[in-house]
Amino acid sequence: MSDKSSGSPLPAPAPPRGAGAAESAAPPVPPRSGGRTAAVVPAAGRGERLGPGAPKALRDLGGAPVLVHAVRAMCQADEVSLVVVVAPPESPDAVRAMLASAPLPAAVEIVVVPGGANRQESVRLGLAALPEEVDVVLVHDAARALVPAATVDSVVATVRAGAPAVVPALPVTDTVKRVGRDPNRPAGAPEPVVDTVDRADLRAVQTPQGFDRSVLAEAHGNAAEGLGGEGATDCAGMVERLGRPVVLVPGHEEAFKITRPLDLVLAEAVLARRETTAP
Ligand SMILES: Nc1ccn([C@@H]2O[C@H](COP(=O)(O)OP(=O)(O)OP(=O)(O)O)[C@@H](O)[C@H]2O)c(=O)n1
Ligand SMILES: C[C@](O)(CO)[C@H](O)COP(=O)(O)O
Repeated sequence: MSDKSSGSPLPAPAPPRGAGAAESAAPPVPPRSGGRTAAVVPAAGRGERLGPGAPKALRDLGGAPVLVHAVRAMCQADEVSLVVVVAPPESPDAVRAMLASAPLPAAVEIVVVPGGANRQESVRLGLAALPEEVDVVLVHDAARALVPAATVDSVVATVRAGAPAVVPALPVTDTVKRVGRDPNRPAGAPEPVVDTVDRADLRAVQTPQGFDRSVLAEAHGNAAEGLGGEGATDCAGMVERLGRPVVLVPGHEEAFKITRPLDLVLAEAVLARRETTAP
């Protein structure tokens, strides 16, 4: 596979949020070492926005299910030795059988557990399946099936260097407007613009998001008990609610989320490009 070299160059690293004089005076964070790195892959979504059919993770992408591509991307990362796949609740056995017959590296352990009603619950169920020796956890959407291994490696390296929560991200390229939420606006009526957000301050975040295991467990524990982070759309958002720092590393354009039908077309094109550029 050519994943580690495919795609366009990475943009300049995004600075850690909140970095400044006060933070630079803080004591250096000790690196983590010695434990095992695992990836939790939430794959239990229906894929409603993709349209009718099988659950999104089980749809075909270039001759293999979307999920197989995502698991392969995790397996190709240097440090990942365990992948916990969170399958659609009705089909863990079918997913287990599918992955057992897929051409994936035998050196990486793969465990399948049934998922929950939303992404957050599915991730929590995946975390519950991790063995004790895991100290660094990646959470990676099955729907971001084509993330290059180099992006995964850079997230892991930044967690191992001491960051409690690491997120790959890209600058926002569209101009972004904020709209008002007027409950009396008739359905279909044009939306009034409130203001234009300064996109220089915005980043579009991807996965895998990488975490010190204890920090992620605390964040999910809090959310499960209704103590904060319940509505967060990513795990890093839950860690932010704990008041712990979250830092960004460069994401990759091929780590886009397969969400709508056009995204599948793009994913097929990315695979085709990889085949033509593979050494
Ligand atoms: N109950 C859920 C819902 C989502 N996911 C996973 O979370 C990731 C990101 O979700 P998204 O791309 O929004 O997927 P869906 O929820 O399947 O999409 P849709 O909203 O279109 O149904 C996906 O890998 C999806 O399988 C999950 O594991 N469990
Ligand atoms: C986690 C995520 O991939 C970050 O961009 C994204 O939030 C998950 O998708 P969803 O549509 O918000 O469930």
